[in-house]
Amino acid sequence: MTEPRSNTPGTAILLCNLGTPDAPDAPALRRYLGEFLSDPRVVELPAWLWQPILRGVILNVRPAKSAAKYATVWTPEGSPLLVWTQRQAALLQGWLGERGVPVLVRPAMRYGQPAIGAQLDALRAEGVQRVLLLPAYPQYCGATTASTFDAFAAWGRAQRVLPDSRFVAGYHDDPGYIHALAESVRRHWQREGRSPMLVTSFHGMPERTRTLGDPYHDQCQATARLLAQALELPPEQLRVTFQSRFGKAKWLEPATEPTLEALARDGHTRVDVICPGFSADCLETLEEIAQEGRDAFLAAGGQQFHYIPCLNDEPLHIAALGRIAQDALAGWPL
Ligand SMILES: C=CC1=C(C)c2cc3[nH]c(cc4nc(cc5[nH]c(cc1n2)c(C)c5CCC(=O)O)C(CCC(=O)O)=C4C)c(C)c3C=C
Ligand SMILES: [Fe+2]
Ligand SMILES: [Fe+2]
Repeated sequence: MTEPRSNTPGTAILLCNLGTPDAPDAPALRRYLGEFLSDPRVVELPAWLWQPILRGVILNVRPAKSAAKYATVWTPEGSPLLVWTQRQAALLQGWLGERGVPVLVRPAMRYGQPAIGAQLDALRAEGVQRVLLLPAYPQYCGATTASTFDAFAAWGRAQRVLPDSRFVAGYHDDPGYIHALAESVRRHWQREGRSPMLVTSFHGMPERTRTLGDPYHDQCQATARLLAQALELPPEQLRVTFQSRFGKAKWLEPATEPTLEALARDGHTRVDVICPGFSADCLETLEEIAQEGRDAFLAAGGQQFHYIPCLNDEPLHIAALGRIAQDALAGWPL
């Protein structure tokens, strides 16, 4: 790679998340879902079988429906997932800079903009020689974590000279991450009183991927267990559930919404819900949990539904990511 420009750090962190449409409308959703759902890490079906279903059915029906959902969470600055990721990147760069670690931190999205490849091109043009890829997925999953690596490798295929590179494959049991989650629950309880039921809702995955060896399910369970320990929660006050089912295959269970309804029917008047697998609030948390989940719980007879926001720009979250990055950068000239 080219020599770093004077005053420009030679090391960069790419803080990656899933990606989001450019606008809450059907054409933008069609582009985004077309890219996302064509990733063989996400839908593990042969292209000859899946592409006709995707192009012929899903991309005709889903974009308008999803766009209407996105419209309910869109902010004046844009999609929450992108806005939070941009903010996290800026704060992480500041946190590391204050500790004498001069690195550039840039946000990047696996699907849509700012694309991983485009951000790597920009960093290379700035003279960056070393890149740490930090996917903001605490639990390793082939569909998310490995797919982020695929995007890096695809960019790399077009480069003659690759940067020194490292990759964080997850941090589901990182003490700083667990502490940040536990503190966010404690702060919520200080404001609202302690809840007799905490539901930890993680994004779902096809059950088959677990059988095939993906550690995602077990890492979600481990995160929830560590969080419960940190909060001194007895097992009967915690549920681990999986949300956002997609397609006809069997997904990880128990599913979030039916669990919320069952809790209400069983006489639980209050639930608090947290989504520890999402590092930033997004459609899946703000619409599916905080709106649809709430409606389902109240319609089934529940009385109080509390959504505990993602860690977003919480200082303890930035500190946890900062320490994870520092560990991963160890030994590189800074
Ligand atoms: C946090 C981890 C995630 C895993 C694991 C994951 C797997 C996964 N997702 C789909 C299908 C969809 N997911 C959608 C949105 C979405 N998913 C994640 C995270 C994980 N997905 C996030 C952060 C988001 C929100 C993005 C945003 O813009 O806010 C969507 C799009 C929305 C919709 O149309 O419903 C789909 C579709 C599959 C199939 C899958 C694993 C196989
Ligand atoms: Fe998803
Ligand atoms: Fe969803």
